[in-house]
Amino acid sequence: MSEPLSPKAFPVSWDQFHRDARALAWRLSANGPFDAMVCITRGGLVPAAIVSRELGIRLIETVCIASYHDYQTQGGLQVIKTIADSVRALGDGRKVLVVDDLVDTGKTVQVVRDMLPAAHYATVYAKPLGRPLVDTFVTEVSQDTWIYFPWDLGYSFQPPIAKDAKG
Ligand SMILES: O=P(O)(O)OC[C@H]1O[C@H](OP(=O)(O)OP(=O)(O)O)[C@H](O)[C@@H]1O
Ligand code: HPA
Ligand SMILES: [Mg+2]
Repeated sequence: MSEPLSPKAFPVSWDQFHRDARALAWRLSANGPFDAMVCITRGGLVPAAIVSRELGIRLIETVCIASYHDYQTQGGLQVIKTIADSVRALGDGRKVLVVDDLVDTGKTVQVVRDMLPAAHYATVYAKPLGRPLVDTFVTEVSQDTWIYFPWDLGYSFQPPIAKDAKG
């Protein structure tokens, strides 16, 4: 992996992600019930599995969006698959829960908000720029932090924080 561009790293383990996604479900339990969930792939797939299990949501749709084509660099936002008519038929999105792993600049969530303006938007993590675009989240990190998700990580040697310390 190349040198990180963001000065701060926020690595998340599977255990921590499961706990944080459950915490999101607890918060959302006060806002439901929801008739359907829309998951923003790919990052939203994992929290969608956990939240839908906790809240008993069985109708799950995807909206497939890619915007970070290069590591830590946002490119043109591509909507690869839009929301199915069966979910759009539920109206403007009232009683629909939209889930993603995180909101950063907010551009991804904004595209989905334009499709379903009245839905409830939830992410596990949020950065300050994108935070106003989501209704519920669990943990906020600073804008210059990069979140490393467990599905993107492997075990490797970590150099000590102090530059002159020996590993
Ligand atoms: O708030 P934004 O600045 O728009 O960024 C947030 C989006 O970026 C990531 O998706 P990415 O485009 O990397 O695709 P992926 O979910 O397939 O990893 C992440 O999963 C969010 O969907
Ligand atoms: O901090 C981040 N981590 C992982 N994916 C992302 N996509 C936008 N921001 C991030
Ligand atoms: Mg994504």
